[in-house]
Amino acid sequence: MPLPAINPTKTNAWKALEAHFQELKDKQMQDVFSNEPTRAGRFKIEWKDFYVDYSKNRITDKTISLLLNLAEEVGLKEAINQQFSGKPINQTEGRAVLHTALRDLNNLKPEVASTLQKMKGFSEEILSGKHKGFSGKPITDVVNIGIGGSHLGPEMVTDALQYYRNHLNIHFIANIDGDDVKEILKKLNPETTLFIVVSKSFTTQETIVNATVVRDWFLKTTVEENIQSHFVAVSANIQGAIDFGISEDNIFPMWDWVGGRFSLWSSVGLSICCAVGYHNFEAILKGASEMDGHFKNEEFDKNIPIVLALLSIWYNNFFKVESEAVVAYSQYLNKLVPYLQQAIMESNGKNIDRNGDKIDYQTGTIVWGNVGSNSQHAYFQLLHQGTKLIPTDFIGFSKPLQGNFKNHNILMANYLAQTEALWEGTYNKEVENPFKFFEGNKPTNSILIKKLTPNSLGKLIAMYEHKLFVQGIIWNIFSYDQWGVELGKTVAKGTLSSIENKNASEIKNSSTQNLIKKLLDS
Ligand SMILES: O=P(O)(O)OC[C@H]1O[C@H](O)[C@H](O)[C@@H](O)[C@@H]1O
Repeated sequence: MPLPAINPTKTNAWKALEAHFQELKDKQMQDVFSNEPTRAGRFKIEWKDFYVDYSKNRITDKTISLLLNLAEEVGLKEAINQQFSGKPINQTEGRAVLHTALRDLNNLKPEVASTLQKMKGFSEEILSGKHKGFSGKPITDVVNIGIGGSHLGPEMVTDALQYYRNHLNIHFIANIDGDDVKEILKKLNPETTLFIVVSKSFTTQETIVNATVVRDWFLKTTVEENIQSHFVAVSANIQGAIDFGISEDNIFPMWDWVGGRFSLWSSVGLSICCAVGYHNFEAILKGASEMDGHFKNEEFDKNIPIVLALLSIWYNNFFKVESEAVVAYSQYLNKLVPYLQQAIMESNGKNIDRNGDKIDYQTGTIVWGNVGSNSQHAYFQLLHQGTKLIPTDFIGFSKPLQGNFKNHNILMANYLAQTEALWEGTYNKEVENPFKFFEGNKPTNSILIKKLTPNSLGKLIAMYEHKLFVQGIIWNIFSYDQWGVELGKTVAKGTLSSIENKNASEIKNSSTQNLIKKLLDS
């Protein structure tokens, strides 16, 4: 059975939301906290080590109940069931979407279980020093060569879990920018470096070229046979990896039912296993799996990813906001936003609905942000006094990892103060001049987590995965394909040929042609 394909704007709930929006759109809502003593208690979800306060939003009980009606009317429950049961809901590619099966630890598919065992065994040998480089020395550095989903997840997680890291140095080669490749190679000793070539398709130009450059660099010091102790691959295209010269034993499989941007839970997480040890990798999986259970089984109104998705729909489609910010008050999470940008924008940046028709409402939020408190000293001016409405997720942790409460108290004081300042503004206060006026009424969600652990990180990532899925279902789009990245790749074949042949006239477009001339001239 295909996914339900209902135009959300034709539902009764949507029409009711439009009317309801007229009541709220110009309303200053600061008074709600004094008028509704139970508000903060009503608009919050407490689940395990997560506390999500969404009371500082431009909503009433009616808003939430209409949004919940919308979720019902578009068939969200059915869609969730279809996803978890492995139906081919990635219809445009004819694939199931089962990244959740990679972390269903009590019920693993045999191929997933055996791959996890292989990752465990391999990472333990690297960490213990049993696996030696060609000159007999243990591995000191691990380099993940991959891009997009084969890069962003592992890099974000290894950074986020810096506190749990071991002695290995982890590096990432993603960009085709040769200067970057060179800078990374400068830091490495071929005798003690392990390269993990990560590509689901094993055809991605950047990854294959970079892996070839790295292999050539490696072979300047040693002979071909030694590739086997220094190069492993992660791919769904086993033959492609073998053709590259990696032996079958050194290939960690993944499957077509794992989308690239949802693949850190698969053998794409091998660099994570090396960085923090397999036991911590399993803890990430377990945390994500707990979030899966919450998402699948909890009532919609107490379901964190669903409520966050509905709030986002409210702002996107009724207030017509264009972007959302995510600000984590933890330096460890400094790579979270780039990771979320791929997950969310590659999934939901679509303008054709599930019936194949052009869409005439907004989809696909633009996600941006950085860590707090740094962000306060950069772009928060625009959040407070700019002309745009930017709903923001504030992520914070109750406990610091290194025991520095003096700093942590200040960090969290800022985390709390900002959502309050954004909401309250200078409402009902005397302001001496117009430049010091703050309109307030700015929506935020506060996601307060006990502590940054592998488990809570797994939950947090899975929370955003499910949120984007819910939004895709409501928007009636296919979230799990990414045809939009293909055109640029095709056009680049032409521009590369023109550059290599030093012949700008191969290109039709005169702007591009002139640019190529200029490039070739200099
Ligand atoms: O893992 P790979 O097959 O090399 O793909 C790497 C990336 O490239 C593609 O262009 C897609 O846009 C991404 O979703 C994917 O993660």
